[in-house]
Amino acid sequence: MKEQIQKRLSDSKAARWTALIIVSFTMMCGYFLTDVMAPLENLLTTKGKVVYFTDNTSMPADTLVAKVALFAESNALSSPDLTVQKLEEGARYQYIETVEGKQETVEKTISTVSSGKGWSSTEYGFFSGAYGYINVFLLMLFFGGIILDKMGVRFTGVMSSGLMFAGALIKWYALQADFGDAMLWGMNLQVIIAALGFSIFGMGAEITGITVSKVIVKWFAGKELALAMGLQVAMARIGTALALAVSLPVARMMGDVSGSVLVGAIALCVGFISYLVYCVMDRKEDAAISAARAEAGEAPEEGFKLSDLKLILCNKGFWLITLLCLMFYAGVFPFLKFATKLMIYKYEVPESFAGLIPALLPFGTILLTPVFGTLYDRIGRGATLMIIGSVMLTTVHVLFALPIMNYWWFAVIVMIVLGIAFSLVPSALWPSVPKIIPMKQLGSAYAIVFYIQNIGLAMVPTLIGFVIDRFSTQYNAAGAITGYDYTAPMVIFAIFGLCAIVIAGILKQEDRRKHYGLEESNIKKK
Ligand SMILES: N[C@@H](Cc1c[nH]cn1)C(=O)NCC(=O)O
Repeated sequence: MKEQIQKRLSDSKAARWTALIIVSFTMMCGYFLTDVMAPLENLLTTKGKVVYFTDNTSMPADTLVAKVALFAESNALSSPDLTVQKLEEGARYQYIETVEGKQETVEKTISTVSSGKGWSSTEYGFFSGAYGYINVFLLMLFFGGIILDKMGVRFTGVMSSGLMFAGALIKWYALQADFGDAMLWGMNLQVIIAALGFSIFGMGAEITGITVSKVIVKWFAGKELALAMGLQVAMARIGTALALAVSLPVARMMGDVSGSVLVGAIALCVGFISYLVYCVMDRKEDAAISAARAEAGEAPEEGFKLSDLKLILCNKGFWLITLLCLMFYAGVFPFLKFATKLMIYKYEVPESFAGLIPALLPFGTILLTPVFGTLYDRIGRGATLMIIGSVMLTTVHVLFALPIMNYWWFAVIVMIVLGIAFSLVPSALWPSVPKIIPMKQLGSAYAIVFYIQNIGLAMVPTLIGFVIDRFSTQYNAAGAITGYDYTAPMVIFAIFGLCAIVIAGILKQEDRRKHYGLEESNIKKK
């Protein structure tokens, strides 16, 4: 065989790993913004200002004012430090609190004060699901896949990372502006505009996601494909983990939830620039591919045709992977949007720390996803890994649903198990798609998988927000919210897990019949 003189850039280890890091960074910034609002659910759904104390407890300012007034009245206090309602850093307040059945006078010092937005849980759910609305209802993800296969990764990536940035700016504008009591479609105008921004961002994020998957297959096919995909997912998870861990501290520091979104928008601007840098590498890689083809006398690769869609849509293995993706991710990403408040009300974790427990989930996956990716590269067993991950997901949601073990350390253990499941399934699922669908249809194939997945990402938060408002919220006689019972929403999440187990089982059977190679290793022996 004639030796190829013109080497591809992707043949250089350094070059292909550099390309991976650059595109993964853009994606990481996208993941940061995707989940930046999750730890702020309690703040968003509280009316008026929220006061955070130096002992890491917090309460709505109105409640504090009422408690302090009552205390001052019953003790005939006049000390301004303790009674004047100046809500600012360093102010000290005394009031009566019931501690273990006994009434005690407590003294608290304010650490920070942030503005709540007074959204209902339904509004918060609607807003969280907005990520998928344009993708699903305007079929934009579907068209995004076709644009990707027709126009290539450079055009599509620049367009989509630009859309992420634009969407983030709209979301930030909506959150920092005051719309008063203006309403639209029965919801606060602020919620609608923030949701519009989040939808545009979501369209950009998903198209960037399929573009980055195609970039990785382009540079790593026949090499360390699952490891590369695992590392990309790991970097993305750093974005999610950072969002869950730092969002509330940033919002507290800046006095408003919009501060965290602004930080995300700035990161996305840097992510956009980094994708432009990747485009330079991609151009060189394409030039080397064309030169190598010309040298070997091969015709240029045939472009994508619309008729190729039929081949994808008629493939049973493809549909099983797609449905598994829908069910598994419906049990994870939407859950993350509500997990912080679950920690506050079911496990009684102070709000200041509550975001840290869900943040354990992506943190664990940062290490584990590449580990399981390497495992899949070397020993295979992709379908089995997906079954195990789905069983773990279901077990976790059942444990969260049960009214037992309401201790913070138990929530931590369960969250770590969820982290393992959240590493197992993605590290096997995404590299399995190229085993079923050829490269030239891959952009469209990933787009269809993401499209169906987005139906879950759009509808499930909306459904859960409604269920929380309707079935989980507990009120006192005066109509004020006293707590939440998370049984119903967690049972819904567990049902998604059950469906994932069944689908993963059928996929394994289908693989045995059709020999997709899901149980085989990815690295080709030379
Ligand atoms: N299509 C994305 C969805 C998503 C959610 N948040 C950010 N992106 C996806 O599934 N990516 C793969 C993954 O495992 O994160």
